[in-house]
Amino acid sequence: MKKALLSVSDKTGIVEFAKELSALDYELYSTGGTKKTLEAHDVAVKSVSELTQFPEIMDGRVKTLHPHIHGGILADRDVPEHLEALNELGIELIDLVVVNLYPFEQTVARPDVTEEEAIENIDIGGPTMLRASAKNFKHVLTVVDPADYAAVIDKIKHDQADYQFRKSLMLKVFDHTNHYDAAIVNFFSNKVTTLRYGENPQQAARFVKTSAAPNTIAGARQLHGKALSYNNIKDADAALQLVKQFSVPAAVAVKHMNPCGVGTGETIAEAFQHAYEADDQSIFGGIVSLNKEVDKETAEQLKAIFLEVVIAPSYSSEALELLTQKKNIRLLEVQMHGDEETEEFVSVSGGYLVQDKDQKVLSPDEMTVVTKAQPTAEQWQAIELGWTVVKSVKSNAIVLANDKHTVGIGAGQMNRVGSAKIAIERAAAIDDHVIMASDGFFPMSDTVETAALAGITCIVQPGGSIKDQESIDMADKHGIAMVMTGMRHFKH
Ligand SMILES: NC(=O)c1ncn([C@@H]2O[C@H](COP(=O)(O)O)[C@@H](O)[C@H]2O)c1NC=O
Repeated sequence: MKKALLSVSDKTGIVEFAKELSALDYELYSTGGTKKTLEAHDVAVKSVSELTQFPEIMDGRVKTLHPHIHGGILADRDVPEHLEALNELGIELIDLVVVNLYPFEQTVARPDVTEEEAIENIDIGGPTMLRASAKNFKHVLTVVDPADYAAVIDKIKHDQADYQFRKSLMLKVFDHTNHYDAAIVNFFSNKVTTLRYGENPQQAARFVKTSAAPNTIAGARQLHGKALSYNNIKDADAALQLVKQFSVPAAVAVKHMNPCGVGTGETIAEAFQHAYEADDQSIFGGIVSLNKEVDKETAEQLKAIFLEVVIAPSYSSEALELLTQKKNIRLLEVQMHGDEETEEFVSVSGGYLVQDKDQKVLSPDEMTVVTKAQPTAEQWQAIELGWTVVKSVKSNAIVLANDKHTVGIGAGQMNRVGSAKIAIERAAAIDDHVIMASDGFFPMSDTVETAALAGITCIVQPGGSIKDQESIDMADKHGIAMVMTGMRHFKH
């Protein structure tokens, strides 16, 4: 009589499957829980202890780890010495192995999981049987997936459990144990964090970390607040990347992956005040990054508004005391210096794209004035600020800025003049201190004209359009100073 060993954590479909196997004249053996389930449904089944002559010990840590099980699975039926060895030792052949594993992944997906629970859910006996029977797939059928029960019965019934079918079951096993082991590595190395959900609640999500560097979001130290959400992580990274570009004290507020206010100052408190004034409406519920230690004064300002996340290299003890009074704010400590990853990835169907990060920072002496009017000294400072920010805004990007902060930001429009109109509309006031920065060239002169009508007197843009001259003429007509950088900063 053929023997089948059934040891499953997921008991779905096991009773029906076992009944079919019995009907096909298989003698069934099971571990404790599986045996109980089968007996509760009147399936005749024996304990694996009858094969091992050994009880299950240590809360199930050892139940099938025994030569009487593994000899019976691993014997190569084509090698007479193998069969002789079994015969001498009284080991019987096992022809079919049905195993699915302790639910490690489901266990560690629980936010309150303890390390002990995770450890107890590392299955040892199950993968050992799976690997043994899959290795001997020419002689032993291995079923790891309850979804295959019906097909296995069908194949056995019709005598069609041939080499190809057995091999397909074998591949499924090694794929499964491979995935299972990877989940263990990921959990214990903290490389993968399961998130509550993705961009929206209906999307499952996880954070796969490739670095633990303290100058990255993955390596950030969370000092306070709830776990970061998927959107928090993305926005926090956008805010971090931009604030790192400044050497002077700077503050960046981000909403939905775009900066909504960026400010610089003599102190970090002044920088934040400027970022806040840049757009005191959009910052609500935003993510704020600061490139210097948060002091008490800054903390008081931060505390006064609702923010999801604050990112800074450090916090004074008074600042921490103030900010931790807010239950819903998340505080991250991230270093602003150190090596940067030089490449970035984005997935597309069927693959992913890799590119160098857009890290080149241009200084004013690398830019060319192409108009009769020249930028003032103050406008040059505004150009530096605006040009730094525009790199971090989704294309088509238009940034209005003075030497202290952004004034209006137009992001992600499908035509450039549309972004310019939004930036202008968001600006509280436009005076001679305000410059316009554009991440791409002007395909025609309409954006320059829109800028002129809004009172803008200085523009910085890459140049490179075949119609550059029309834009320059339009700038000259309105007395606008135009600077070309020769470098564009699209961000899709
Ligand atoms: N330790 C062992 O010898 C062992 N043998 C089988 N298992 C696992 O025990 C589970 C089934 O247990 P039960 O039939 O008691 O519900 C299966 O997920 C199986 O993979 C074991 N458990 C863990 O390693």
